[in-house]
Amino acid sequence: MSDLEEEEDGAESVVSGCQSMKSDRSRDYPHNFSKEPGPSDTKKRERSDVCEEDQPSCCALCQDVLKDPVSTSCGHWFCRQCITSYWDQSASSGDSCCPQCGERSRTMYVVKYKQKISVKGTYERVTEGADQTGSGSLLNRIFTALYITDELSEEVNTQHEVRQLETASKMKTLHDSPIKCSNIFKALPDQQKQIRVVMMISVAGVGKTFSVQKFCLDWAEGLENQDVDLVIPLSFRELNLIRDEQYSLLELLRVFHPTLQEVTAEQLAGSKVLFIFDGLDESRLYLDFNKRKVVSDVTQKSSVNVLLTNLIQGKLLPLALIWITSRPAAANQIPPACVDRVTEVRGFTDDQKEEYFRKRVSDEELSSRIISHMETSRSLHIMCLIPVFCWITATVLDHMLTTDQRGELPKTLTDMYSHFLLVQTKRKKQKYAEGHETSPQELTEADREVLLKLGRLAFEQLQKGNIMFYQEDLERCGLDVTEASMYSGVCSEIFKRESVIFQKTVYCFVHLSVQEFLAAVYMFHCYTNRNSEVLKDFLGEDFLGPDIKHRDSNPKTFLKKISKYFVKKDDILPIQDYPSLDVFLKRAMKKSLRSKNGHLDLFVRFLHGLSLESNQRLLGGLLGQTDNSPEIIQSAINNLKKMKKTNISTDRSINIFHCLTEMNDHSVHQEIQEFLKSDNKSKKRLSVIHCSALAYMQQMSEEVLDKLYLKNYNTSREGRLRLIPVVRNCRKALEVQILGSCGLSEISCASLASALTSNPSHLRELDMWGNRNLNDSGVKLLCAGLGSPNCKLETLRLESCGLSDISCASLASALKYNPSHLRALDLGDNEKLKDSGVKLLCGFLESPNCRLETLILYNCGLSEISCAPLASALNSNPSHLRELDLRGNNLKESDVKQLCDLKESPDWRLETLQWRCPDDPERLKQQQHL
Ligand SMILES: Nc1ncnc2c1ncn2[C@@H]1O[C@H](COP(=O)(O)OP(=O)(O)OP(=O)(O)O)[C@@H](O)[C@H]1O
Repeated sequence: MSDLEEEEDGAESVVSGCQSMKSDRSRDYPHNFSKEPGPSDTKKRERSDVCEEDQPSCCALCQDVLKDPVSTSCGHWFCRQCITSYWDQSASSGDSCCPQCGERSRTMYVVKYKQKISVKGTYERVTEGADQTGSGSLLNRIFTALYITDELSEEVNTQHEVRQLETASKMKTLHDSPIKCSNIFKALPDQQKQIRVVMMISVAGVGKTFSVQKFCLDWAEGLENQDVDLVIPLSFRELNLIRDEQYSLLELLRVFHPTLQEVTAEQLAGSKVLFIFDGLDESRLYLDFNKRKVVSDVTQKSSVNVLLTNLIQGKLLPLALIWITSRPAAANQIPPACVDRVTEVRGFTDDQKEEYFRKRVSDEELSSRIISHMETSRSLHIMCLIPVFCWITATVLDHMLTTDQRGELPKTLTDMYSHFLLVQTKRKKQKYAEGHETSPQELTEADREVLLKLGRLAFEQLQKGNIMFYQEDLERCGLDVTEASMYSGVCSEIFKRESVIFQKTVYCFVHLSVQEFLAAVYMFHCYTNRNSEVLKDFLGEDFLGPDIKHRDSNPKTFLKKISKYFVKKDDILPIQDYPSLDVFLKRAMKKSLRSKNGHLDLFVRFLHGLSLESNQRLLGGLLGQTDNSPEIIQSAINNLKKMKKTNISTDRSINIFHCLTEMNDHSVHQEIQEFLKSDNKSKKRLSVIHCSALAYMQQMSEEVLDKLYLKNYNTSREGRLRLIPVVRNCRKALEVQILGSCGLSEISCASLASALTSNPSHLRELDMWGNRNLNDSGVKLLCAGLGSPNCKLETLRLESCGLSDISCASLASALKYNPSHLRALDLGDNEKLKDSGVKLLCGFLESPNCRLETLILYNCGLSEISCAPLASALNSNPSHLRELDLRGNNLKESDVKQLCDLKESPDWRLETLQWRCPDDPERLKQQQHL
């Protein structure tokens, strides 16, 4: 354990005597040095005494002169090297006895030492995917550095994660502040406050758990963060299993980390401990931060969720560091006020992708072929941002390129996942020596059966939004545990530990995308096998489709017709009424677009990919037979191109374009490439799918836009809405973005808000004039962006947007948090705003950081009541308002005069006050100081 020799601070203070007392950190985190626990200052004195008086000159082990002396809690002295190797050798017995007197040592040094051995043992090797039976790989050999940023790139949202990848893949063009994982608790040079709670966020499979493991291993090997005395990793998966039992924190630690059996309450309180809670998204605990119950003693029993909230809030072990990892959707369970730093794991940059494959595949030529194939396919290259997808790609391509398989290498996601399934099946056959070496195309009947059961499990749980399942769930789908574990490459047993509380085994797919793929396979199979019960369940009333629902105007015959869907015993529809493949795909697409969080987006992408002959051939019989003639496929492609659906998130509509890619249709992509090269862009009429493709391609483009005038695009209203995601790629600062009169709805506002929150946000001017459907709810969504510290918006035009005082409340509270950038606010022609709205708005105007110079409130239904709050805002310290437009309101000259007469402070800066109707030639201009 050479690592222990390099220890400073904590261990050193235990082992090397007086000099450790000088360490800065030991001032912050007093140690407990001696045999009996007690207040740290007494102990320090005790140890100093030993230091000076009792330290012998020889090591009790080597009998030589003491080198780098270490004392055990019983007071015997050894060379650090000697005692370390002694304990290393006896580590298997689990005891750290003093070699001289046999007494069990209870110093923090021993606790730390044992914890390091245990952590190293746990994390040195990793089993990827679900190679549970193998010994796994050395983490240090395969670990590739990840790109981690010090802040979130987008607001933490609850939308589907795969969609966020595409924009994230442009990471190298952004000006983020990358951070090394080992530094996440270190404050930046200009930061004063101590970083105590860190939240690390990323989408599935990007490497949160791997990062935790590497952090722990580096600590255990003495390479990083040696100022931390104890690193205590705990996963929410494990914590879930505790359910309702009451534990004290000390007991809880002992349950999960038997090596901490001997740690005392005082030692814990006096040490620098880092708790790592991995996978908040998997938590089934209810973390209620409003609950008043305070637990400040590590021996006090309580429920796990109460212990956790107290730890996070710093009421329990206030010196402890806390690291929580989570997928984005679950991160908001922790109030932002409790978190000192939010980091985001973005995955691999292009260079890191390459490094990954080079590390993974030792044959240089092979790794080069894999890399160049990945680079030729746009969708694969993007997906390789996610490490787990690199793993899938490496597994598939390595296999295909080394087993002399003919045929094209997979280019689309559906292709890649189909091959992945075959490779895993083949591996299983080899492992369990089933029959002869078969070609991967040959799925046996038994394989098909198990894969379909897994598909059913995947689909049913996907619909419920579950990513983890128990044995009962498997059994409900007809799977027994042995079957599932034989497919361990696909469905892994992810948790099995022998302990009283760990009786329950938890299963999940190696990655959410694998679950989505298997779910699509199952659904496709149900479609081809006319399993109308499942289809009906999935598509609901869409199953019948508008063509069947409305075909008959006579209610009697219509009822008779639909009755057969519900009463047929074998649940097989008559051929003439069963939807053709193109119709089925269209209905599935619509269903996915209706889902609020996009949990079916990738599923429906796979469903489209599976309809191709090439993939059906590959999966040999798993999908079943259906009419996928070129005409039907063309019709499905046309449906995608024509698909219109207002009221869906503008980001989500890009998924329609991805489905085209999965169907190998590149026509839209090519057309947009030509459009981008053409000179007269406003002449070309763009269809909705063109707009989705354009939005996607602009988002991905290295070239950043200066402005986006939605009205300049020759397209429909829906087309314009689909272009909104481009806002995020307007990265050159200071230029104007105009979004006017495009029928923006609430949903588009969420997209705009995310552009305002992105870091860095370059949106400076936002003009939403004339979007009458925007309403207060739209402004409320927009305000999520306005309040963000990243938002640098200077001009906001919300004229004629149907707003009331509710919007003023949202604006005032958002802008209060981030008031310093906005210079002009146009709320004109919102008649429902009224005096109550102005009163609310003045709360923001009076905020000391408010820099607003122009405020437009014409035609807002105001009366003289508004004059008083406005006057108070104009007198506030310091007011920056130079221009106020109050035309078209119910104001008399005397009211305005009164407003100006209220001028009482030198902070009054108003230069222009307009209050008469626009057509009134006689305008009153009141110069300040007049
Ligand atoms: N830094 C890395 N180097 C090499 N491979 C990695 C790295 N990070 C992740 N991987 C690969 O990706 C897989 C998934 O990573 P990990 O389990 O850490 O993701 P995660 O973000 O915790 O996902 P989830 O949210 O699903 O728990 C790993 O099993 C490994 O194959």
